[in-house]
Formats: sequence, structure tokens, C-alpha cells
Amino acid sequence: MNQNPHLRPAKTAVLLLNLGTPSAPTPKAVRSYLKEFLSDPRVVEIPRIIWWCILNGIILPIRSGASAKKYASIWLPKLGSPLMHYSRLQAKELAEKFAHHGQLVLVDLAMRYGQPSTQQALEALQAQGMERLLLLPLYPQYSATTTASSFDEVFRVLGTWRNQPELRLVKHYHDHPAYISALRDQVQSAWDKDGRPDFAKGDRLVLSFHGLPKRNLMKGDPYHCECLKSGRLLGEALGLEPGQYWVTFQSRFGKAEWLKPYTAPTIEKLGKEGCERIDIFCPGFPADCLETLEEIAMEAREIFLEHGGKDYRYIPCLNNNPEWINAMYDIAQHHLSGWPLGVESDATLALRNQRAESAKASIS
Ligand SMILES: C=CC1=C(C)c2cc3[nH]c(cc4nc(cc5[nH]c(cc1n2)c(C)c5CCC(=O)O)C(CCC(=O)O)=C4C)c(C)c3C=C
Ligand SMILES: [Fe+2]
Ligand SMILES: [Fe+2]
Repeated sequence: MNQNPHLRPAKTAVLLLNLGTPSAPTPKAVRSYLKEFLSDPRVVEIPRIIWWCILNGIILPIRSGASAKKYASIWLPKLGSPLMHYSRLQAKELAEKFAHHGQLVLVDLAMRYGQPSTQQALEALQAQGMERLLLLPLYPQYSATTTASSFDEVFRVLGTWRNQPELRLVKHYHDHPAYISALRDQVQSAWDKDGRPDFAKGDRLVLSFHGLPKRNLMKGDPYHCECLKSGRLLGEALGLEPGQYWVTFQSRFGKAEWLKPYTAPTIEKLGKEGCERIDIFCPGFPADCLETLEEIAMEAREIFLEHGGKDYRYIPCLNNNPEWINAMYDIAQHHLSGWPLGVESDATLALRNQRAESAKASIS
């Protein structure tokens, strides 16, 4: 509890929801993560008994070791899993953004699989007196496999509570102007630094989103349409013509048909057809992770260069781009409207800003 008499305690919380990641890049830790992830009926919709046999008999014994090697190749020295590192940073910087605006809002991070679990995060907020809760998934595009699964887990935990908080959820923000503007800034900053592709010469921008089984789309999952819309709005924001940027889908799992066009074969085709430079960006991943740093920044680069391409540029995910922190703040702010936020008195706010300014002055 805050002891400062100038502050009214915050009882409103924003909980960032993300997928989760192994605790270490080892076969044992990856196996335990994959087991929890791939046992979720929201993720794999195969009858349970059949899937249990396939998962435990084939997938886990083969994939745990192979995936652990890939995780080891992207693990950050001292910081660990990139997904965890950037998700935590996003929660910290969002909390600072609220504080900067004189609003005392609790901000925390919950992972759907692994740690910090949704239950741990909710109990920590409960211990701080949370009365109102906004769920903000780190999935800009809604899918039942990710967003709905994270919401299910929150509902499951709250279902065991006697005194529940008021609850609001952000379903998606795939077309939110602040999200699109942050994406544009991320791509444009890379171009300002390293030069813009020559689109007239045939260079291309590839926008690669995580894939999904095509069956999920046919059953009504809106994810595919939302990815196409994000891609189109980003292309327009960058002033590109439709053929200059391509939307593709990566990380196919298993033998069934997934959303097309697939990223890797598209990159191979571009290389074979004489496209010299590809810039590639993953707008659906707010944080860099295995799927972006290994599959896109490393594996897909090899594919392009092996098939005739010359220049392959991976543009990092939003991570802690200040425009993205602003976007999260804007999106949260909109959904918090009407809820009382803890507010600092004008005197405390002025004092804190004054201290921050003099700290900056003493550094420079
Ligand atoms: C049936 C399998 C899978 C579906 C459906 C799926 C959907 C989906 N996933 C993300 C985001 C991420 N997935 C990540 C890793 C990952 N995904 C799958 C499988 C499915 N994903 C697996 C087996 C793995 C683990 C790694 C591997 O063994 O290949 C990650 C990265 C996690 C990390 O630790 O870095 C993210 C992020 C979305 C957005 C999505 C549906 C839209
Ligand atoms: Fe995935
Ligand atoms: Fe992958």
C-alpha cells in the first residue's frame, strides 16, 4: 500500500496478457512449456485421446530437443527469453506512462503458459486491493487460439474468487490508429537509418504474421481478416502500393493446411524471381520472440540468400519503441474511460516532474 498521504491508492489495474515462454533453453524446460501450450484445446482442436497419444508419443520427444536448440540461439545473455524480457519492459514502461500522466494504475504481466502464470498475476493484484481490472492482450489481432484462451484462463481464476473485480477486456486493436502509427514508425525508423527499399526496382516489404490452421478461419475465427487489415493499413501508412508489400503467414505446425501464403516459400519465390532486396517485419508480434528472431531473422534469411536474393533486412518488432508504449497507453485509456484512476495531487505531480527535470539536468 502506498504510504504517501498525497496519493490516493490505485484500485484499477491493467493486466497485459501474453503467450509465455520456456523458463530455460533446455529440452526439459521446453518440454514442460510445450506440454502445457499444446494441451490447450483452444490451440489444438483434435479429439483429446487421439491428441494425447500424438503429443506424448511423437511431438514432445522430437520437438523438445529441436526447439531447445532454437531457443538457445536467441536467448539473451543475462536477460533470458526475448519474449519475457520485452513483455516485462512493456509492462514497466506502460506503468511509467500512467505515472507520468499522474494516474496511479497497477500494471502487471500474465503469461498464458508458464510463469508468471495468470493465477499468480491476478493474486498479486488482489493483494494490492484491485477493484477494477482491464485485460490488455499483447495480441493485436484476435484469435480464439490466443486471445480467447488467455481470457478463459482469467475467467477460470476469477471463478474461484468470492470478491471479484469489475472486468473489462480489449478484444483486439488490429486497426487502432495508434497501433498502426507505432508500426509505421518502427518500419520508417529502420528505413531512415539504413535506406528505403527501391520498390520501383522490385524490392519488397514482407509483412509476416503468425499462422493458423485454415480450418479455424472456415469455422469463424476472425484472425485472418484482422491480419489482412493491419497489413493494408500499415502499407497505406507507409505510402506503399498494394504489390509493394506482401502479407504472409509463418510458423506452420503439423501437416494440415494453414493460412496462405506461407512466409518461407514466398521468400524463396521472391529470391528465385530476381527480387534483390527484402525487408521483413512481423506486425502481429509486439515483442520479438523465437518465431521472429529465429524463424524470420535467421532461417528465412538463409532461404532468401540461397535462392538468389542479395539483401535481406529484418526489422525488429515493436518491443519498447516509445510509439508503441504510447499506443498501449491510448488503447488502455480508451477502455478505462469512466473508471476512477488513482490520481496524484497537483502538488505531488509538480514536485515529481521538477525532480525528474533536475535529475535529467544533472546527467547532461
Ligand atoms: C497448433 C499450434 C499453434 C497455433 C495454433 C499457434 C498460434 C499462435 N501462436 C502465436 C504466437 C506465438 N507462438 C509462439 C511459439 C509457438 N507456437 C506454436 C504453435 C502454435 N501457435 C509452438 C509449438 C510454439 C513454440 C516454439 C516451437 O516449438 O516452435 C511464440 C513464441 C514463444 C517464445 O517463447 O518465444 C509466439 C509469440 C500466435 C499469435 C498465434 C495465433 C494467432
Ligand atoms: Fe504459436
Ligand atoms: Fe516456429
